[in-house]
Amino acid sequence: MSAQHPRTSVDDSALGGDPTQPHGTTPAQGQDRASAHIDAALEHATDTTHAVAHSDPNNTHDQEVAIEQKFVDLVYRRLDDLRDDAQQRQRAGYEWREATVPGAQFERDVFVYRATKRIVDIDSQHEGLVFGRLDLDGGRVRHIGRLGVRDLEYRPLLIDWRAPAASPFYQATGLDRKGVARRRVIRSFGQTVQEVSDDLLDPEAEGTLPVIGDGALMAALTRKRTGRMRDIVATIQAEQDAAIRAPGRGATYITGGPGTGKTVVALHRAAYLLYQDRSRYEAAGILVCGPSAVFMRYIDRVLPSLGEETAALYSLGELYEGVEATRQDPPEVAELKGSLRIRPVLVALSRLAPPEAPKNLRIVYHGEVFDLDEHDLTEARKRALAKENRPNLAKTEAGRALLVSLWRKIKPVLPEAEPAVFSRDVGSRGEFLTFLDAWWPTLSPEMVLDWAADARHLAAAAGDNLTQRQVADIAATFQETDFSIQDVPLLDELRQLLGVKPQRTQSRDRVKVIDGVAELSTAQDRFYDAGPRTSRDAFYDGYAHIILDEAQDLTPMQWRMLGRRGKGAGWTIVGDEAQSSWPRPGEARHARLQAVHTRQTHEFHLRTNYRNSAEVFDYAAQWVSGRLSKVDLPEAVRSTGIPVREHQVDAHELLPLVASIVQDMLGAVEGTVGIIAPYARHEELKRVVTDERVSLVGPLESKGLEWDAVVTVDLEQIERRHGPGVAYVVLTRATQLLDRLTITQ
Ligand SMILES: Nc1ncnc2c1ncn2[C@@H]1O[C@H](COP(=O)(O)OP(=O)(O)OP(=O)(O)O)[C@@H](O)[C@H]1O
Repeated sequence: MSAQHPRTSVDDSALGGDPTQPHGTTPAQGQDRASAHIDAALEHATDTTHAVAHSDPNNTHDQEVAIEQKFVDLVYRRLDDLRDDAQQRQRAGYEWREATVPGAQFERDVFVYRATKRIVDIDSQHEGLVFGRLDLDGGRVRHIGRLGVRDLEYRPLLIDWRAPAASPFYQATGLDRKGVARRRVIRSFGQTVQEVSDDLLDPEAEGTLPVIGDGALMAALTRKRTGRMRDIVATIQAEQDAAIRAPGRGATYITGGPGTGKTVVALHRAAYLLYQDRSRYEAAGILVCGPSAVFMRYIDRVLPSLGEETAALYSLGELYEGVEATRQDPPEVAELKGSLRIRPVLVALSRLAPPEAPKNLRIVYHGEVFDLDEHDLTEARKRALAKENRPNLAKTEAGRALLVSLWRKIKPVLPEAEPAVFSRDVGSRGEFLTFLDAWWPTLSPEMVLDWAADARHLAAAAGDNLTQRQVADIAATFQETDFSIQDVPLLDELRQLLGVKPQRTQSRDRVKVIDGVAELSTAQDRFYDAGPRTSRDAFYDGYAHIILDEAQDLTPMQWRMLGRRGKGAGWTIVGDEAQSSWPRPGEARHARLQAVHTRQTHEFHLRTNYRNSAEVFDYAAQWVSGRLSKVDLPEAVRSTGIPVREHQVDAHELLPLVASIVQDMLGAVEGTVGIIAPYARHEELKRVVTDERVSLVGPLESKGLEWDAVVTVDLEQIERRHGPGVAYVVLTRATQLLDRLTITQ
């Protein structure tokens, strides 16, 4: 059947034509015509045996669900045909055996790649495919979904949520209806419609259109949390939609207090940009960067659930290939490593002689012995670096500088010696080359930071830039066996300073043999094996767009690291100053402006807190208002009637109390429970984590995350150690229940 209609019908255009289906004008005919859209589509479906029940203003919820179910069934049948079609094309591609020369192989691969992508798109969007419906003035109906789907006649059956025609679904309000009489959210499980929820925007349509349900947004917000962020495609709010659809070029700033949807909006924006200019954003890439590995795991299903697999997701601790840092340095060291003050220290470190470099060069020439001592070698090193300041690119200069130093000693003793002959003779000697290798080895950023674990070596580089105490504190952190999150920008900076060649592996193409036919690249592998987080390596620096979450915490050194990856990129920068853990915003602002090379800016401010109950957020708001000025306090839209509980506890009774609160919480909420405590208490509190719904995190890792119920332990200590911004983060993680434990001794 599908072979008869090979035209593509999973719609990836921005939908230029009129996507609506007219269905009459008079109120009495209105219901028939609402269904006519479905009937018309059914006529074009491969199976037209289902009759469509007519909508009536007096219809019950179940009758309306049945109407939507018919439409949903129709779309899935159409999708099945399209999938069969794509599968046939994929098979045909693989069987194209005459493709033995590279050009034909490439063509075949593109063919297979496209067919495979179509299948992946269809499969990934199967769940809850149709989620919205608009009844427009004049009786036209539009259905909105995760994909665009066209019928056999190439008419739109389902509109992709990112297409301009879907925009009124998100933007229409009672005051500015944009031609929408009723907005309906359709909630499904698998392919089965479970409920509909209506929003009547045109009061005059009340007599003609049934209005069912209690508001999809509230239902979405009260759903249990699972530890993985979900997409919000069915309930995006107007102010969020505006930010999602902002132009991709320039810098888009999205601000707003806790729980206003900044993260989820940023992720939908990535999906929107990919839809809107797929060739540009897929070719050059989109980077999504967040504060921690825990956070990246929390959000990493959102883009695939929206059908987008190609964005690269990295936490700040992973932006150096081969390193996956999760450890935080103590705040005082983190501040030093994050500040631009560390940069001259890194420059000096990159130029110091390696600790194990030989300190003396001895050469016998024409029977005479000539020595270069430590001072001579230091001078030679300086001269070499004056010519080429990246040591790994300066080895030739280094050899030359040594020969010059030797010549200066030889010339007075052997006046008849010829410089050209001397250079040729000595410069090619094995002993000289062996010395050069030991004195001027190829350096890696990792080696340089390892050497800095020796406070004397670090002090030699630090000069007046750091105090003795600061040198000791920093050197101590380099003695750890792994790198910290704060070390990653230092490694990256050293990569530039040393002249380490960037590795530019864009994707992991492998040659695979399928049925005896070698492929140039493997579409199957790209889509099924390579996860979104591995599609581009950590050094890749040609992104077309960078989305940065929790930007208020970025240190100047981290801004420099990101700036290197997005020289020509558009930016989406998401954050809330009040939640900051970085103590010097002025310096970070300057570094941001240097990193984000654009004058074009778009600004969006989100005002509604969708996460916390009003009780939890009011408590947090009151706490922070006494401590920080100019806090951006959003309005929490949901109330539980359950106030925050405060407990005072002796240190030795902490464990049993936390255990009993967690047990209560597990009974009270369906979803997750979080314990947020200072790192020093983790060893003890680990014993409470016996259920997979419970997790224990430090204050910094809690950034961006949420749980249905949260226990905060020793907020006072968190505030002292990390500042009020981080303590405010901790207080705003709970969707329903919050217990605060203060330790009395
Ligand atoms: N329009 C929406 N529909 C349904 N849920 C939403 C909507 N907007 C936000 N949410 C939910 O609200 C919660 C908070 O969203 P998100 O984490 O993106 O906020 P945030 O502004 O980044 O928070 P924070 O700055 O505190 O980390 C999430 O559970 C998110 O799914």
